[in-house]
Amino acid sequence: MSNTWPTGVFSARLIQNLSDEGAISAGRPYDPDQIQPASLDLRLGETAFRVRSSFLPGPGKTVTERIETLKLHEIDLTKGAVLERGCVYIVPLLESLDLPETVSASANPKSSTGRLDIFTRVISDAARSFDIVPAGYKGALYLEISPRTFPVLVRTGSRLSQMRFRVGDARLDAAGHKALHAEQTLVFDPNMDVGEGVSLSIDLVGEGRNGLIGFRSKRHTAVVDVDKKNALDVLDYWDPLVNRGSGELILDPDEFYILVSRESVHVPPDYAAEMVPFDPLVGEFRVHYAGFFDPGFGHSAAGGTGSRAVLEVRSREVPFLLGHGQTIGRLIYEKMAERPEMLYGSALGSNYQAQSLKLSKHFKSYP
Ligand SMILES: O=c1ccn([C@H]2C[C@H](O)[C@@H](COP(=O)(O)OP(=O)(O)OP(=O)(O)O)O2)c(=O)[nH]1
Repeated sequence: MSNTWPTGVFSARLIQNLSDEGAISAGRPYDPDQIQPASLDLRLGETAFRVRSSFLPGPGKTVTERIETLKLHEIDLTKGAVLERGCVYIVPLLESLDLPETVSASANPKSSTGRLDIFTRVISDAARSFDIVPAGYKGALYLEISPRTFPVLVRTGSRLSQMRFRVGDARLDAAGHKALHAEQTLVFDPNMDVGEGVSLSIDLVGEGRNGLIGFRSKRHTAVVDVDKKNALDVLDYWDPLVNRGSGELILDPDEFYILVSRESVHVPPDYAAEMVPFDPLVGEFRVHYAGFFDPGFGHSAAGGTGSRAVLEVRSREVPFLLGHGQTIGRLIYEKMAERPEMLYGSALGSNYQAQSLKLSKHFKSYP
């Protein structure tokens, strides 16, 4: 390939270049808003395989070989099909890769997918880990999907996950985060810690929202069509949670919660960010399914002033007490290979710029 690819996270323009050079193939044209400021949405192919269990192919094995031994049945997605809660499905994606030797990729659920509690991970052939595609990878991509809370209606072309491309490792270290914060203000709270990333804490007071602090999913709901925006009544799927004075919330391990950060955050245009657990040793809860934060999220010039991070929260194993202001995650910033022409918010179809507590785009506004 002719190009020398620059170090850092690829912008929409570089992703388009990769595609033009044949490093990404799709078999059909991209949707108009499929290439985002720093990621590419991945689309479901024509078949879903219901499998007995999740798996990693491991060295020398293809995903197709594993599907053959684990599949229970095949589902045609061309006219749409419902994926049931608690089941595991593998879907070959429309996009496949022939990456240059220096370019690697990583995947994450889209925020809209995480907010529906749909567990998704990208698998590549011979993969030893989920969601990581090594530099120079050539082959197909598959998505493991397991809806945890709501049954979901999906079809060929539905976009549940997204991929970033990069050369090298351009993540900031503690000194880099401090310097960037001093220059561009990454988190709008003087008391928050900026070091190995930007710490985020939880808002359990609900100031300015009449005490609304979050939502807990209902059980045994109707189906969610992942391709329909502003379609569903919030109260058919969620119980609103209101602060009654304590500023505390006990997470039930069987329930799924949407909560919001106390701080507003900012991703400057030359950076992308990823949310990681605050401390892997605090194992009682997880706060991120979706972890990508786009360049320009929370950026004033892109209409993002005051954007909070929405948190998808589940307790593991035991009930767990969360308190207002408890640190729950960290944003790690990574340098872009170049500044994207379009930022989150000004880009086509951005749904969550300047968000406060916000359910996925499938729900009508509340209250
Ligand atoms: O756990 C997360 C992950 C992301 N975000 C924010 C930051 C990110 O920039 C924005 C959009 O995320 P993403 O691009 O993953 O969502 P989407 O479903 O593709 O939304 P859109 O259609 O607006 O691109 O949501 C959160 O608040 N919480």
